[in-house]
Amino acid sequence: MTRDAIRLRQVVRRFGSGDAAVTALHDLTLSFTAGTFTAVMGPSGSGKSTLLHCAAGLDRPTSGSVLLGETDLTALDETRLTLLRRDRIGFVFQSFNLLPTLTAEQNVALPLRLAGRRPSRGEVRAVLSRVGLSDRARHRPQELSGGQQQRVAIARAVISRPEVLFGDEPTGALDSSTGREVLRMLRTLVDDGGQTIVMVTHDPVAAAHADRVVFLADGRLHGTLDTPSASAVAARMTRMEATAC
Ligand SMILES: Nc1ncnc2c1ncn2[C@@H]1O[C@H](COP(=O)(O)OP(=O)(O)OP(=O)(O)O)[C@@H](O)[C@H]1O
Repeated sequence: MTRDAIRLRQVVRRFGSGDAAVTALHDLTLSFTAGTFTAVMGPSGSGKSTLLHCAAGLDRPTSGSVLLGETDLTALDETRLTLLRRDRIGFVFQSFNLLPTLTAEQNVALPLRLAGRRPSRGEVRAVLSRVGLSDRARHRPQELSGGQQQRVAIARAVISRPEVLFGDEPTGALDSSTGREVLRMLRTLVDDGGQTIVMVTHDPVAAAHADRVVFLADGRLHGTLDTPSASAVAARMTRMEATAC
């Protein structure tokens, strides 16, 4: 039986007011099944980052609701939303955002320490091992390649066992072969660990690692593609961009 990890219901996100108002998301209703990998694609300005930020509790919709499991994020005050993000959501960005003075294992342990827990070395090493970095635990970010830094950032995002891991172009700063390594690792987190992943990407090859692609255009859902191939995603994007011109 499938279960939804995240549900967006009639989400509207408007920025600004009057003549300068922009509606980034129009009445968007969409859900993400637990234990699956979804890529979000669409032309520039179509609302991908806004969708991700609203779904992850980093931004609030103007109207509509966002449910993480049974919790309505839009009903939470700032304190509860901060705690929910800390305990139930993981986020990785294009820039790895690691603390340069901390080693890989200290960076990975940080979210648990901030939550008042003292993680055991074994716990931290186990997560580093899941991302293939057991032998880099004592290295600082500057001593690691871009792909290794992103894997540390992913280990840091999943150490608290979040219900959903969000990625905003997590391979956007990596060369294609390093990016593919990171994508294969994300795939393994889904296949072996049951992780739910939602990732924004511009890259059809990256999207082909997902179970499903969700296409956005002008802040509206513009179809989905299951078990996508890179060529099918690229063809769909070309059609969407041609329509937008
Ligand atoms: N803080 C903001 N203030 C005003 N307008 C905003 C703000 N954030 C986003 N927008 C607008 O909302 C729309 C959607 O932006 P968003 O960043 O979600 O698109 P995107 O699909 O992620 O774009 P890209 O692929 O270029 O990163 C755009 O028209 C953008 O200019």
